[in-house]
Amino acid sequence: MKVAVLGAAGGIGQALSLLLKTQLPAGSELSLYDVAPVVPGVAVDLSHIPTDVKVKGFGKDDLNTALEGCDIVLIPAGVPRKPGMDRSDLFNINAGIVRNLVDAIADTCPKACIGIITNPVNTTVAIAAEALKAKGVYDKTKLFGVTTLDVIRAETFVADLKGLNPANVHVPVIGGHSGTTILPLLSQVEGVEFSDEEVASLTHRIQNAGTEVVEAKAGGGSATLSMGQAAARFCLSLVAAMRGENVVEYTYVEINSDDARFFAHPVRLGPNGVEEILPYGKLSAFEQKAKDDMLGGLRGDIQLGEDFVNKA
Ligand SMILES: NC(=O)c1ccc[n+]([C@@H]2O[C@H](COP(=O)([O-])OP(=O)(O)OC[C@H]3O[C@@H](n4cnc5c(N)ncnc54)[C@H](O)[C@@H]3O)[C@@H](O)[C@H]2O)c1
Ligand SMILES: O=C(O)C[C@H](O)C(=O)O
Repeated sequence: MKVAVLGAAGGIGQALSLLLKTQLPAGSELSLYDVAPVVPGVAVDLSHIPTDVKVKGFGKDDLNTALEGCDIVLIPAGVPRKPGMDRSDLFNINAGIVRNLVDAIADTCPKACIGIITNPVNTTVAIAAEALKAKGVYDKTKLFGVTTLDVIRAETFVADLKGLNPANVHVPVIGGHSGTTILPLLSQVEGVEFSDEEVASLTHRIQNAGTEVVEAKAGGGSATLSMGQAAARFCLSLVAAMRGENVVEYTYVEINSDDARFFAHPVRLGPNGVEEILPYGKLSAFEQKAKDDMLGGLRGDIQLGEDFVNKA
């Protein structure tokens, strides 16, 4: 199994690479790419950890070499938010970064599964899809927006509120990855009852958890450590599925429904990526209204990404 992390010298990239170095199956290879000159050093540093995972670092001009033979490519390359910014404010810089990296994936490892972390995810996944399509290699079963951070946050916040072990709490989170497009389905959390006030305040906290971190870091970036954990969980689930295990994760994928072209659903992963997109089940009246209210915004975010590639 060969996994590439593009943007590996950044806050997420380094945390994620550490977790993959220590948790990928024996015999795996980890390919670390970044435009920052420190990236070979990050790879050397990780290579001293005694696991059977080979790590190599690749600088600015070696993207294609970094991508050769990759099964999975994770993309956290790009700029993070500062206080006062929305994720959509990152579009101007990050759209081009994602487009260029995905073009290289299309040329070098077109069959790889791609996990997009770079914000705004609602839009960058659409950019990736259209860029792959323009190269004639788009396969919707291999492109994922990584929304696992919303799930692990929701599980943590519910466990905190109800005094439970977070390891035993499972919270579905559907939709997109910004503001109200993040839709936790608290009505489906097994064995836990919430008052209407708890549903409203928990939903708001889960939707604004990224901003909570951005403000706490006071200009020093956004979530990196929890995102490293979330992306590692997603990648390891994909690896397990590729090796024949039955794994379901919530992730932002292209769907066939009226909601929006891309929508986070429970997805059964398999040897080739998406095995089956599962239904997200019955929504409460609160969740149905929240979904109806946010769909226009999510569709607009997706359109922006499609236009970035097709009207350039
Ligand atoms: N999906 C999510 O849930 C989620 C969560 C947190 C952050 N993010 C997003 O992830 C992105 C990265 O966040 P971060 O905190 O790691 O930022 P960071 O600034 O710490 O790291 C970004 C890295 O990307 C590198 N980079 C920039 N352009 C590149 C290119 N063309 N090719 C390769 N590498 C390039 C930089 O050199 C840097 O090392 C941001 O867009 C952020 O908003 C997403
Ligand atoms: O909030 C951000 O800008 C980063 C990320 O999307 C998050 O949810 O933490």
